Amino acid sequence: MSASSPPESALYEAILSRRSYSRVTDAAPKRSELLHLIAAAGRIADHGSLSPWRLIALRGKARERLGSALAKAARLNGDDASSLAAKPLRAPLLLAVVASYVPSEKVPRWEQEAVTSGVAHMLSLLLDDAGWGVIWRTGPHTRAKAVAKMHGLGKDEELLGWLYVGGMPDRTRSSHTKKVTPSAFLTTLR
Ligand SMILES: Cc1cc2nc3c(=O)[nH]c(=O)nc-3n(C[C@H](O)[C@H](O)[C@H](O)COP(=O)(O)O)c2cc1C
Repeated sequence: MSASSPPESALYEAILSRRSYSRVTDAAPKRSELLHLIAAAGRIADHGSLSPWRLIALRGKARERLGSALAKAARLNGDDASSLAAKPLRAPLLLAVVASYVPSEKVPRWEQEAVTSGVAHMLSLLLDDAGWGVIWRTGPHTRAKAVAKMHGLGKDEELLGWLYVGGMPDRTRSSHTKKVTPSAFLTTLR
């Protein structure tokens, strides 16, 4: 590849074909596979090398406890509460994405949040490339007290949502991927 020819690397193709999967199957990556992928995702550019992030895996009953915390945060009862509480059960594995801010005069919190977000995007891509279905989900209660408490977050920690991870459903991945018109996103200051 030269500067003038179109890039065709495996990385370029993996990024171009990635997509979110709102429905996934019950299969999920094991801890050992997650650690392997996190070792790569954690290589994100990180101002000051603060590593201001961590991930929390929620499987099985932990997803139910998250559902209860969401319903509590929303102050819902009855069927509405049950329906919200069931949302974390849509995937066998949730990875809570946590910005774990490090005191720094040089690197403000927004930069540390950008690093955490970068890790989540990188990990999503790596999981997709490894054949797992992933979607990053948030919602109005992502930063509610009950939800932070359920995850055991510290006072300098904030959730950026969850990567819902499961088996990739059996269908052509190309059917969904959105096209990007690059020229619409690049201007030049003169
Ligand atoms: C920070 C963030 C939060 C998101 N929250 C949600 C969400 O709450 N619900 C949802 O369905 N998708 C959520 N998404 C996924 C986007 O909807 C999805 O990436 C978008 O529709 C584009 O689809 P694609 O990833 O397949 O290209 C989120 C993505 C990001 C990056």
